[in-house]
Amino acid sequence: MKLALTIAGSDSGGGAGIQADLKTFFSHGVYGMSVITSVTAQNTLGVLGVQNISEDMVYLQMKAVFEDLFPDAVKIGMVSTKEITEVISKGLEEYKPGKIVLDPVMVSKSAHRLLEKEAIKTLIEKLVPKALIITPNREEAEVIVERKIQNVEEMKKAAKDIAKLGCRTVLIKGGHLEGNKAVDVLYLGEDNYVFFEEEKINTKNTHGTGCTFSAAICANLAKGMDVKKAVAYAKLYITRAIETSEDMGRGWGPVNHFCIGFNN
Ligand SMILES: Nc1ncnc2c1ncn2[C@@H]1O[C@H](COP(=O)(O)OP(=O)(O)OP(=O)(O)O)[C@@H](O)[C@H]1O
Ligand SMILES: Cc1ncc(COP(=O)(O)O)c(N)n1
Repeated sequence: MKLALTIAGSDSGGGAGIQADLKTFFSHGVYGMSVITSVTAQNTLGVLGVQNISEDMVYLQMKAVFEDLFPDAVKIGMVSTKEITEVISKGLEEYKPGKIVLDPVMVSKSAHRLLEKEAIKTLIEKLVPKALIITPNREEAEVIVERKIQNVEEMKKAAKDIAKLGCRTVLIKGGHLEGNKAVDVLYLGEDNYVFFEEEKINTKNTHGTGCTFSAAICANLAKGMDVKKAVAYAKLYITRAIETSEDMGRGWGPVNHFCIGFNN
């Protein structure tokens, strides 16, 4: 069995964060582990509160996992503060996992800030260069490149610029672009781009789509797929998970993790 680790925040409502990641790992037949950075009191309507875990405890969770259950791939989601970002970076430098998926979570779908403004620079300097793949949505990519991104051409340019920050590949998700298509742009280096295009599904059940997508990429990398294949299979998973979602709660509902069946 392959092992995957998520370093992320907890979502009490179960739709995003650690909970979405572990469900995704399970449905891919991969053994899931967690390092919790922050506990959010959250449901489909919004975030009621956030309590960060101490840096020492974040480090100890990493130590506990890496010294006994070394993961085949790691996913990083909500890191919350500059200090937590720094300690994660220190742990990664010490244990050197081979494959890191960085989902630079900044703001929740319900518009609650999940990454302090002061932590953005640290995330860019310390975590981006360690990532095999970074998976920003359009707004996150805009923050990283410090300019607006309005179409696929601009997504391509931004992906190339983000790669220059030191990560090897970049996936900019276009779920939030205007229009009836969801286009994601994967940049694999030099002039090598792959486009993933799907009709936008008309649903409010998109809480945790980014978490689920990056966790599926992580699970596929843990299984030994290359980045292109890992993203292609993860895209099938997230599309199906959105398509087959059931309405739950009164806000942004979760996606369905029973969509494909065990072992993908
Ligand atoms: N309504 C939709 N229909 C089809 N695909 C979608 C839809 N919304 C998002 N996606 C796809 O889901 C994946 C996650 O994209 P999204 O842009 O929602 O990420 P995100 O904003 O990081 O998510 P989150 O807000 O959960 O962190 C992408 O492949 C995107 O194209
Ligand atoms: C703990 C945690 N991590 C990530 C997200 C982003 O997900 P979304 O943008 O769908 O709200 C979240 N809401 N909560």
